[in-house]
Amino acid sequence: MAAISTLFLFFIIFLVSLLIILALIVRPRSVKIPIKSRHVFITGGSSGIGLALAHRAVAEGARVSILARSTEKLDEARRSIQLATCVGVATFSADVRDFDAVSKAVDESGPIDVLIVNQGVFIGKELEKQSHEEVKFMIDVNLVGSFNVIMAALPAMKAREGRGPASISLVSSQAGQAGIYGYTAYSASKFGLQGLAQALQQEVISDDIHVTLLFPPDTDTPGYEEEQKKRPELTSIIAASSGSMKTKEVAKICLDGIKAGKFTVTCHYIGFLLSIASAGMSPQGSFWVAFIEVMFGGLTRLVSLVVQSQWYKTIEKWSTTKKGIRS
Ligand SMILES: NC(=O)C1=CN([C@@H]2O[C@H](COP(=O)(O)OP(=O)(O)OC[C@H]3O[C@@H](n4cnc5c(N)ncnc54)[C@H](OP(=O)(O)O)[C@@H]3O)[C@@H](O)[C@H]2O)C=CC1
Ligand SMILES: CCCCCCCCCCCCCCCC(=O)[C@@H](N)CO
Repeated sequence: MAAISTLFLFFIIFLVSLLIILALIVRPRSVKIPIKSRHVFITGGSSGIGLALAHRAVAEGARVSILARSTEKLDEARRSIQLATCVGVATFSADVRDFDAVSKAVDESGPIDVLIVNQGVFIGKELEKQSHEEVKFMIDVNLVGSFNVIMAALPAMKAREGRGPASISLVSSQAGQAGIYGYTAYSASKFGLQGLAQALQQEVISDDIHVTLLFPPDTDTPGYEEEQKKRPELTSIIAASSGSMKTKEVAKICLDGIKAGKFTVTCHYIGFLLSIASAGMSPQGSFWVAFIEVMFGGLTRLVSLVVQSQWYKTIEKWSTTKKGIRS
């Protein structure tokens, strides 16, 4: 009995020491990013998650600018925000693939406090059915386009003085944490954002700029509605492991995560598990989450192996049925 209590005591001492050590070492330290009365610039802000983020940011008292290609969709977005909040937003029509056009828009909009790089395109297809143009399109808009936006905004963000902590956030996807059937190019473009964000955070931390990566699951946006009509059934089956969410809900979680200065933002418990399983060299500002990563890293790896085995079973079943149909 005495041995068991001693063992238990040692275990408690171990847990408390681990928590204290983590509280001392986690970097970069979390800071609160204010939104009220600050300039929030959202790319892809005319539809879906970006538009919902714009609605929320305006409702919380921010000065909001949105950028996208279609002027019609931008006008429609401006009208809907005006109607809901009685506040206007500035709109900029530019393609993120065109650095000069993005630069012009960013300069016109004025110094940015919170940059949300959200634009994204997705064409789910097996690679052998995908054209080179489609692959290049996704990499160019999702990854190179994100570089263009950040490179256009960074000089003025760094030069801002006495304006408080700033934020650069990037909308990735759960398909940017795990490679998913049908998403070779899309996953590659989103995995790229992880490297960009980790390296960038080290470069801008001295300027009090905080990088956030957002990882939504399937979300019921106009873009997703279109995608669903065409993507391979296996993609939908595998993506269903994580369910789907409402755009407004996702936008709320994302904006709250940005305001809390988190590096990684997930949208529900499966997303959280996925972030623990794929933590790697990701910065971590919360000692509580770091504690979970250390204590449960192995266990979540086991869960991820079980999930993978389900996915491969489904793929096997599909390919045998298909072969059966062909012969
Ligand atoms: N919906 C989902 O299931 C999920 C989405 N995501 C990610 O969230 C982000 C938003 O997606 P979602 O809201 O669904 O997308 P939507 O298709 O609904 O909206 C995309 C937005 O991006 C803009 N956009 C697209 N291409 C460009 C471009 N070349 N230059 C400038 N703006 C552009 C669009 O406007 P326009 O066409 O006029 O340029 C639009 O405003 C994307 O990065 C996506 O990958 C992540 C996980 C799940
Ligand atoms: C510990 C392990 C837990 C494992 C659970 C893993 C579940 C992963 C599911 C991935 C779903 C991908 C959704 C892509 C959404 C998206 O970006 C498209 N709709 C395009 O917009």
